[in-house]
Amino acid sequence: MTAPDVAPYDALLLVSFGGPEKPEDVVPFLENVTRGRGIPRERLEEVGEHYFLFGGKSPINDQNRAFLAALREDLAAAGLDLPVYWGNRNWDPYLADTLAEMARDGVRRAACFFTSVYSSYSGCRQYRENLAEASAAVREQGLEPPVLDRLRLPYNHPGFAEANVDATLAALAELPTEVRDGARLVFVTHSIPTAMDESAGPDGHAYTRQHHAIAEHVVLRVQEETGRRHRHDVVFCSRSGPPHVPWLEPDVNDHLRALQQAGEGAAVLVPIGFVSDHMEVIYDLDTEALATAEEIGMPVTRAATAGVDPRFVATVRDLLVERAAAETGRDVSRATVGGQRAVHDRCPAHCCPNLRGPLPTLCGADA
Ligand SMILES: CC1=C(CCC(=O)O)c2cc3nc(cc4[nH]c(cc5[nH]c(cc1n2)c(C)c5CCC(=O)O)c(CCC(=O)O)c4C)C(CCC(=O)O)=C3C
Ligand SMILES: [Fe+2]
Repeated sequence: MTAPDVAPYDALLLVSFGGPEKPEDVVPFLENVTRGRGIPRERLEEVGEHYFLFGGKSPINDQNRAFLAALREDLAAAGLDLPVYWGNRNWDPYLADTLAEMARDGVRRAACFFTSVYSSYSGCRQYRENLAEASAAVREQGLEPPVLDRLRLPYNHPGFAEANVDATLAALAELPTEVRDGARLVFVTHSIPTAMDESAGPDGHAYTRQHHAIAEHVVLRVQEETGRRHRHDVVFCSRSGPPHVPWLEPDVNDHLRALQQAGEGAAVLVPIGFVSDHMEVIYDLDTEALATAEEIGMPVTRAATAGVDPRFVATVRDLLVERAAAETGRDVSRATVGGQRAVHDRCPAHCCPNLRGPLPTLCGADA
């Protein structure tokens, strides 16, 4: 077997959000996340409680460790001997520390995989700003940070899609047989301010458009497997911010109540907006939304997130090979599903703008 050619890259960097590891971490973590973002104190206290309910530890770091281990195995099995690093926006290991380590190891150019798969300021440009800030900090230490490229966002890559299709089929199978065939597929993602969606991607509304496209694709794939065309919706969880600022709706709990009142018999929650079972999934869905379902007497199951599904892990390798080919003028094949084009490699200027005012970024035309 010949290993795929990934020149000009000499490393991969997993870029993620970070989360607290123990109760003492919760408040400083929340301060990191919300610095300068105008989140009301009550909302912060409430979110702090979600973390304390789970022992002050977010699941996200362990999930990233598991993903890293799976990714290293996947690369090794493909004959690729490429170091994989990990850095976060909001918690240890911080991006600046990781980039300094990469610089000391002699890494010159790295491909970055964000654990956020849709276009929006929070999910894309904000990470690009974090990379710029971390690179500047490395330079201040007298080190030369690697050149960084962001791998395209994989919401419509078949590896991510198929993991979600199988998870949806499994969650349907957990419903009582009498209600299974008529069950509603309720796709859930993180709410964002409507202004953030309006300005997402090069043409606006990329966040909602991408979610609708992948949800419809999953519905069609489920139909291919079961012969049933389930009705579906895209709804939101984890609304934050001050009450007068509009965020995307409906909220998943309100939506379940509305479905019940409309006479729907059952639903599957598909957390399509999340790549692993982080706090939004285990609190907002498994704790809160499933309690709502119980209260209204509706059978509801929750589909698994992509997590370490081998097809999602292999997606990273595929995107790395794809981007390496694009950067060196070789033939590029971009696997996509759902009828939308692959997200651009390099973000155009003003893509997913920072509505608070521009900050330095990497990985785009305005870098
Ligand atoms: C689009 C999006 C994603 C998906 C893309 C991605 O993955 O990046 C995401 C992920 C995550 N968000 C997370 C946690 C939090 N997000 C917050 C606040 C906010 N999120 C926003 C958006 C998003 N967030 C926004 C517009 C805000 C308002 C403040 C601001 O404009 O920045 C707050 C503050 C409290 C609150 O207000 O809820 C917390 C604690 C965690 C960690 C979970 C864990 O620990 O398992 C993860 C993976
Ligand atoms: Fe968030």
